[in-house]
Amino acid sequence: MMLEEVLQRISEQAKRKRMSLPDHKTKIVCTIGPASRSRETLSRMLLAGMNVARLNLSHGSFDEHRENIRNIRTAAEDTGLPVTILLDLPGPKIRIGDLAYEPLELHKGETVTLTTTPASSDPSRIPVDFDQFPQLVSEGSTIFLNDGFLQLQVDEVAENEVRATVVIGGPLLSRKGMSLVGGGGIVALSAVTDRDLECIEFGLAEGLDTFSISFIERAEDILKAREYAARSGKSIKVIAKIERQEALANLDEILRETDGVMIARGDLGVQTPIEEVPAVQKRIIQKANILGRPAITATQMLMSMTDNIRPTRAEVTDVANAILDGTDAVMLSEETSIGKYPVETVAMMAKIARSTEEKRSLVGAGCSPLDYFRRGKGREEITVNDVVSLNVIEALDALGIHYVLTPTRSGSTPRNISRFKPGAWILAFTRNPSTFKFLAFSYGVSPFLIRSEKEYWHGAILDSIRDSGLISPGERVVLTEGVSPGREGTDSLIILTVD
Ligand SMILES: Nc1ncnc2c1ncn2[C@@H]1O[C@H](COP(=O)(O)OP(=O)(O)O)[C@@H](O)[C@H]1O
Ligand SMILES: C=C(OP(=O)(O)O)C(=O)O
Ligand SMILES: [K+]
Ligand SMILES: [Mg+2]
Repeated sequence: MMLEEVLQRISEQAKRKRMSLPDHKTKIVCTIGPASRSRETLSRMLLAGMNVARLNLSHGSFDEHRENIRNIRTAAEDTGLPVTILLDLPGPKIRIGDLAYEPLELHKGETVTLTTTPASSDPSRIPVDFDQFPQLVSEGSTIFLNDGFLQLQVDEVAENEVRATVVIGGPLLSRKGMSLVGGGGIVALSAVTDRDLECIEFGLAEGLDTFSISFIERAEDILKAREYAARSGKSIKVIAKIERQEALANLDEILRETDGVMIARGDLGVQTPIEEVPAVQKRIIQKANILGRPAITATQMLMSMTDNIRPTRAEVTDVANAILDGTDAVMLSEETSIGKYPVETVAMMAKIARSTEEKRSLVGAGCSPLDYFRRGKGREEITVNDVVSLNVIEALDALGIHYVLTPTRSGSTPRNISRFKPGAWILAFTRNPSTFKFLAFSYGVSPFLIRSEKEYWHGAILDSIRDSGLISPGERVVLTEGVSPGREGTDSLIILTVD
């Protein structure tokens, strides 16, 4: 069905007040900005599946956001669909100020001046909204802008300005965030700043009660926000944005205190090693699920749709994987706030969600090969080799063993162990060059080409391992058996200690 037909159908159903449930269960949070703040676009986004409208108070004035709130509420009335408004607090992050012209194109190698004095019309001077910024950097410091998409290196620091060379260029927009190497760029204030308290007051006055706290450090930050609201006799709902190292260290206490959690992958990916983001996402979602706190996975989910009508396969897969991880909600940022296709992006998100949810039981948790065998499925077809590989996994787990030694002709024994993705290395010994080459594709398998039939004997394998120095004496290993001359297939395992 075409987008317009879908929107039409939902709109008619909602207007006739017929009870109809959305066709996706994953909640969709959309950041509202210049590209989406009109009543018309907001209505279309609601029809396409938006559940929560997020206003990022780091951008725009209270007047602008007041109007956004009015438009969002009107759109909900117009479509007959529910909406929740989430106010995202700025937090203690240093940002650049308003640029005279935007986007400001920064080119590799050119010099720019970051200034804490009010902006001039000189486009090479970038205003910074924090007076003490020059004290935070020194010659040679690296500055990341816009979640690390742009990179500068500091050449010179003066009282009110910092001169820097562009290392990675690109377009820069007003009020983009700044991060300093080593996790800086967050002012050493409480995560809930005076400005944040003003924002809470603004929200409460607008009849809103749901706030996301940026750069939260510890549970106390949430209490500070709650206590502030309590002074006006109000109770608020808090989403803790996990986007810095300290929050990861204090994750358990934060999760206990918060109403919901956001994996704020944009800042998290500059404040902590970017390669750790996927595992951190899974860990936060799992902990939040255990406590029954809703989790929002945020940032760059369908990023390329900011400019293109179709997402990349990697992005579609990212959304699906977050859902399979157990996220409650997925979030859109640039895609809907400044993107060219806000409605299409929401519709795409909804489509991915529906499809992934339908297939969860086939591809989600509990669907690994190990689960398959342990549930006893396909028992009629189970082979001796399957049983041996399962026993290898049991032995590795139970005894904390780090290496499996597998003599193999076809490669099936190491592959059958590898399918369970054990933590141990699988060292495979084969005479067959083709088997040796093809084992390059298997997870955790390190193949060795041996020269003669007698090297298949486990005594010979142990000798070569001992000589290689790969495994230290005293280390316990699992060795599979059966390839030895005169025997076919792997039918046993032995556990021994390298001497
Ligand atoms: N109310 C707004 N007015 C103007 N631009 C906005 C607004 N909200 C968001 N944006 C733009 O969308 C981008 C992505 O939104 P978001 O991820 O919430 O911001 P950020 O990473 O800057 O905190 C922002 O950096 C900004 O360029
Ligand atoms: C959601 C995030 O926060 P913000 O967009 O406000 O920087 C993030 O950093 O991923
Ligand atoms: K924010
Ligand atoms: Mg952030």
